[in-house]
Amino acid sequence: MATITELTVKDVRFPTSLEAHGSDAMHGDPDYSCAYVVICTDTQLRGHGLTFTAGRGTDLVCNSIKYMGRMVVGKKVSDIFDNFGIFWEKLVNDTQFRWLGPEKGVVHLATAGIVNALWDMWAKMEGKPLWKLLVDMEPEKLVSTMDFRYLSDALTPEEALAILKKNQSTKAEREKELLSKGYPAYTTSAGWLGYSEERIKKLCQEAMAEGFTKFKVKVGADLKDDIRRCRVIREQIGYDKVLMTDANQRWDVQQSIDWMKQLAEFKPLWIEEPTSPDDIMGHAAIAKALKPYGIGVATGEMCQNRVMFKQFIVEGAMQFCQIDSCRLGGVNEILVVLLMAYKYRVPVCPHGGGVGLCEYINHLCIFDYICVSASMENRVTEYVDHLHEHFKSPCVVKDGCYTVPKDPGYSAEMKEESLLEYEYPSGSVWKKLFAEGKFTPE
Ligand SMILES: C[C@H](O)[C@@H](O)CC(=O)C(=O)O
Ligand SMILES: [Mg+2]
Repeated sequence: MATITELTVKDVRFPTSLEAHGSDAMHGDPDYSCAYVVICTDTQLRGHGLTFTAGRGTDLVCNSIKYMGRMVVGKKVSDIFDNFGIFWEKLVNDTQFRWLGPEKGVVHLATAGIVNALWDMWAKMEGKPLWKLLVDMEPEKLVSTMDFRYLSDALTPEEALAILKKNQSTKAEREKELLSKGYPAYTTSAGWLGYSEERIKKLCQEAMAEGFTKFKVKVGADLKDDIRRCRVIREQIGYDKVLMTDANQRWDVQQSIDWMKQLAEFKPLWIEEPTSPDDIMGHAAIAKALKPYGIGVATGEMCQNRVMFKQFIVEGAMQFCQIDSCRLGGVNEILVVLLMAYKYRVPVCPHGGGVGLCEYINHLCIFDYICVSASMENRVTEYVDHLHEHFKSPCVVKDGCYTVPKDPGYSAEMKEESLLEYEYPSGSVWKKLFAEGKFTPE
């Protein structure tokens, strides 16, 4: 059986800020980036994974990954996958390194990069796409990959097992359904904050022609401008389509409520991240105040770990649970959040705004539908139309739905030429941008 011989990490950045792709009220100039992890073994088997960042600071995550890599190198692959839950707990609990978190911030982003690469390796080892590896796994084995520490007041392993078992006998039907229809997606690509009116109109038209019926718009910087941009989008898409709004943590609690009352005429389904991602009480208050307007609260892309999700979910502070495949510590932690969300009847609508996130969440929403929720009610997965060309097995959206990935693995393996071009700061694209004076090396 294979032994892990090496873990490498690269700082890979894309200059998306040049065109305001990904811009919002708090992140005006994101350069979609990632710490890209490759785990090698003494056989042909490899695992590829990433964790998303917005540009500056990716080097800090890379360093954290290098440090944590020591806990992986030298291990037998079977020892990890036979006891993945125990291994995960050890990875996040190094007696000294955990002081830098625990289970939050840079170190948890690093955990995600490593853990995502390990799941990719496991799926490749079994010759299956990640979603299928999960779907075919015995419920007991799946539960054994999860860490229930700090959760037993909300979800026990026995309850998790019961949810998974309940869906076993019907999962083949849902798998068949997804293979033919795909999983519903919404697009954020028309609504970035830095886009001109003309661009928004054009992108809305293009997205509708591609079959999208659900759209998200960034808000939060300037109320008058938000009213103008919401109006522009509604004029394009009409009121028979769904609109979501996203403030990326810009407001205080009362400000969120007042602002959203002004945008209520545009009938948004949700306001996403109205305030600090750590403010559970604040989100609950906003949710309560906006309920009469038919506006729910969505959050999760910066929800640090399963313990924070527990509180948001149980306290009614999120009506839409936006798991993030790289903010949580990889698939192990995501699985337990999917189960908690199901138990408390909070629909999961994964976050996709970033490089590689759409590739990842496609697998996760498929698993959620087949094995956990068994329902698509109020569920929709984010899609952003950027940077998919850099992946060997990119996600594909058709008629407004994610199609089901077929290639073995977790879909985040990048093309060699992309790495040569975009590794920061040595890649050929970056050298050119520095020479042209468009960016200054850090
Ligand atoms: C900086 C990112 O683009 C962020 O705006 C993404 C996001 O909030 C979303 O996709 O939702
Ligand atoms: Mg968001």
